[in-house]
Amino acid sequence: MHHFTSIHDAYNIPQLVNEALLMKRAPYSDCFIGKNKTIGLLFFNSSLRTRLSTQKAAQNLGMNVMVMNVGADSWQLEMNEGVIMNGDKAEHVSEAAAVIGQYCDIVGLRSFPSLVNREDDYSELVLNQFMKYTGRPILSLESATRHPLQSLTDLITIQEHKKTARPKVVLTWAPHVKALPQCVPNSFAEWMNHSEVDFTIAHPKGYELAPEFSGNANICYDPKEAFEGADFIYAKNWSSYQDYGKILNSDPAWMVTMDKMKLTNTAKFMHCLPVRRNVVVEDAVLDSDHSIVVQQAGNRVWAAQTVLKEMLLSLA
Ligand SMILES: CCC[C@H](NC(C)=O)C(=O)O
Ligand SMILES: NC(=O)OP(=O)(O)O
Repeated sequence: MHHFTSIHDAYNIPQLVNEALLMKRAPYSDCFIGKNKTIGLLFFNSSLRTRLSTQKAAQNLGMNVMVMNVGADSWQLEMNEGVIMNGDKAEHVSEAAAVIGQYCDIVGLRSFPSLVNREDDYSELVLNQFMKYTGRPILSLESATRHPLQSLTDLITIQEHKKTARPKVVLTWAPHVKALPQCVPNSFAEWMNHSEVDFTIAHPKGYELAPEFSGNANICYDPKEAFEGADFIYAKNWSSYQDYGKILNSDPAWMVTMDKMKLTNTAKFMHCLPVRRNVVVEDAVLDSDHSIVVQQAGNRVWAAQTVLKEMLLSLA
């Protein structure tokens, strides 16, 4: 495995999930594989789970770890080619990324979408510029359209908690006070569509994901109907793809409540975090036995450690 930026870099998903569960039981069994190797974790945006779990995973493998908040700790970077740099950007990505590639064996990158220019975002401009100029394997820490480490984590967690061979999994849109990326739902849908689950995406009209991500998932436009008989409820807000980056709906009927959870098959509640309590989901659900969001976040370490081990093994 060279890069890890999407499901397409995962050669065998069930094997990856099983390796992660084995890694969870023996976290230090590969503690020398990363010796004298350095990973640089670059954050254009905030992070708690990705920042801490990826550092822990790399350290469990014996790697050296460097972390930088790009633009805050470093210079503002120009991503576009052929630009006269007489504005507020002090450095071009071509030099910055090439220099980072001199210091690191693997580069982790978090760069959220602009939610303004859909073409730039969905062409993964920033991710591709770093791939081009670092000359190193890139580990996505959430890009403009996907969050693959989160989705591998989510699949590991479903595998751990499922009670049937083919559980009913529901990705349900929920309201939010800000316009959020489509990355997590895009990626979750992509991984669910490649897994042994009965998958439904529930959202208001106008929030359809790009077809290449929603695939052949069942689509439901009702805020309650999809909860019937569900085994896993995965809540997430996202802004409109069609009316790009816009908030079209803030109806509290889409918030996850205990009344809705009672319609399920004693479903487990999942969310990638951070979550806005009593906006996305009511306290009663998060504070109940339905919720596995903390265990889910704990699995971020094993997902990252499994992927990093594969990337280290692929280094020339
Ligand atoms: C892991 C989630 C990161 C981000 N969340 C926020 C609040 O920006 C998102 O919705 O993509
Ligand atoms: N789920 C997730 O990626 O969390 P952070 O944004 O805190 O890293």
